[in-house]
Amino acid sequence: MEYVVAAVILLVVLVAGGIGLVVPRMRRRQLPPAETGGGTTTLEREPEAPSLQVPAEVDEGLPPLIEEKPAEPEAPALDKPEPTAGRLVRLRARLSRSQNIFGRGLLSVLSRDHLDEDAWEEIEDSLISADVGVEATQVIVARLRERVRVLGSRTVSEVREQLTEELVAALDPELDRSLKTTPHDGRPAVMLVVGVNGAGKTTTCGKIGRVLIADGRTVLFGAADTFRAAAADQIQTWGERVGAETVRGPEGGDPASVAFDAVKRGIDTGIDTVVIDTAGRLQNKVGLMDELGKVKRVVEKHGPVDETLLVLDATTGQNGLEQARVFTEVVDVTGVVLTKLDGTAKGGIVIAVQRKLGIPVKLVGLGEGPDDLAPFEPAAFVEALLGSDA
Ligand SMILES: Nc1nc2c(ncn2[C@@H]2O[C@H](COP(=O)(O)OP(=O)(O)OP(=O)(O)O)[C@@H](O)[C@H]2O)c(=O)[nH]1
Repeated sequence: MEYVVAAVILLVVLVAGGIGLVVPRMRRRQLPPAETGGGTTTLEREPEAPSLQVPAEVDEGLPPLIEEKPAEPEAPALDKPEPTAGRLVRLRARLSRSQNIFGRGLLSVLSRDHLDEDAWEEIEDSLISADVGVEATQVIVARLRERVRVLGSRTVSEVREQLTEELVAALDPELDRSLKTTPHDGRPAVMLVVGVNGAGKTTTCGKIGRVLIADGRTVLFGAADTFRAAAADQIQTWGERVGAETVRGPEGGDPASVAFDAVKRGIDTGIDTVVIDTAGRLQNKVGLMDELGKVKRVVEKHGPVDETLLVLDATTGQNGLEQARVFTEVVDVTGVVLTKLDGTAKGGIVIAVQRKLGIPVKLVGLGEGPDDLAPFEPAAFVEALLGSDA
């Protein structure tokens, strides 16, 4: 009996002890997790892994936990310059608008029944006022008079046709007007662009770059106009639009060194043509003209310059010719770009320029737009000069 009592007591004790051990554990499990901060320094604490699983209902409106990689900025679309072939014909309206008075004046004289001395004088005056130049006008009119006399030309269209032929002949259509832009073995072709202030050099460099790129060449600009920071920005903007790099130097820096670096870069990167813009300068500033000579000499350490283009503003008329002459002495100009022909009724200046300088007009500027530059074609030009109804 005693054994039974002892066994019951033992059992009760064991059961009570078991309950005492189990209940606190269960309670502890229901408690919120203990603060982990106490006792652990911030440095020692394991960083909490960010919860990537956000319940659907809270997800809305919250920024994503993992930020999406920003898309690579898209390269700006490059301009597609107009093809160069036939540009003069397309831009003809620009030219004939400003030449109308000239064409109409000639038409009214040519339509007279009889071309007397007064009529010939009027024809001469028309040509001179269109800036053809006195000397060239006299030659053209003398030849035309002779043809009219010998051939007995009667109708306006006959005389007009003969005048057209004489004007074209005065423009020396056989001259080589191609731009020398073909690269040499391992070296780009180099083009130097010179002229007085505001003639349109920087704009012309940009337009030429576009022409070359349209024709499938690679181009690099040298911003050797270090006087005017805006000029370097200007040419760089032209380049960015068509995908041409620009090499520039510090403002007021040595233009010869910028030009040298530009050609060097062109060689290193295998460019076809390097176009170098220079600062505008007046032909009577000896120091500046010497500087231009130096630019050319320094560039030629890499090899000869292929093309030296003189940019002339057609609206300056005969006055521009003296400026032009000095440039030809300093840098051996190989071609003329006559700009702003859209803004003058004196397109005859092309004839005067070629006669006076003995250098072919290779390009004409017919507006401020990026593609308003055309290869010069004597016949198309004379047609535009005389107007369709002359
Ligand atoms: N209408 C017309 N404007 C032109 C033509 N070519 C250039 N221009 C304008 O002439 C102005 C002068 O052009 P720029 O290219 O800055 O002249 P620049 O010779 O480089 O000037 P500098 O560096 O100061 O000597 C600009 O407003 C051009 O848009 C053209 O063929 N027709």
